[in-house]
Amino acid sequence: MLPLFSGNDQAELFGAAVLPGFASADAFLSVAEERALIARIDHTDLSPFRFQQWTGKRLTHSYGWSYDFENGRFAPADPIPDWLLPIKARAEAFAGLAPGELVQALLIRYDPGAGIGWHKDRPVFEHVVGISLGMPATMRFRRRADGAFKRSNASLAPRTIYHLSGAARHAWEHSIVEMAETRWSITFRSLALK
Ligand SMILES: O=C(O)CCC(=O)C(=O)O
Ligand SMILES: [Fe+2]
Repeated sequence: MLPLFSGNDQAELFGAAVLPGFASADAFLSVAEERALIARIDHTDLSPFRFQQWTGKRLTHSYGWSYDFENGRFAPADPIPDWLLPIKARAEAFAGLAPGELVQALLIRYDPGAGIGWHKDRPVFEHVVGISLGMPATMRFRRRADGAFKRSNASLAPRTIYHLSGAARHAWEHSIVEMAETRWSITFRSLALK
């Protein structure tokens, strides 16, 4: 696993914008693991993301707690399945969290043309640790400052893991640009209140 960037290192390595609280590493999964996880997600009963009258192209399934960043629903959900537990343990280690801290998992399939709009994750959650599968994606970040938006982008190559905490988690909004081919993600979250 190659550490790609974390905090100020990103600017030094790539000359890109810095986002405090964003850390990522590529090659978190092997190609075989990626393929197996995609098959698991595709065999899960995914539901179209819905908001009022609008049905998105994004398909999701929540474990641990149900999560919906737009309608604010927060409720217990089915337990995180066994096949996700080793990945969750590795995600906790990557993020420097204690075993068991990540209590929520969200599977998403973004079919062609699907993305996710500007948002911050629900405040009931604290740490967000995501794994990107399939099509390379750009996670965009923005934060209002002095009447304008400051912006930053992070490239998510397939098999990359990322961690949102601190400012990247609480002060910046994020979104994912619509992609031409399918992308899958697995995001794990800890609870803000223990
Ligand atoms: O697909 C991703 O990597 C991010 C998804 C996301 O931002 C969310 O579900 O809150
Ligand atoms: Fe999010």
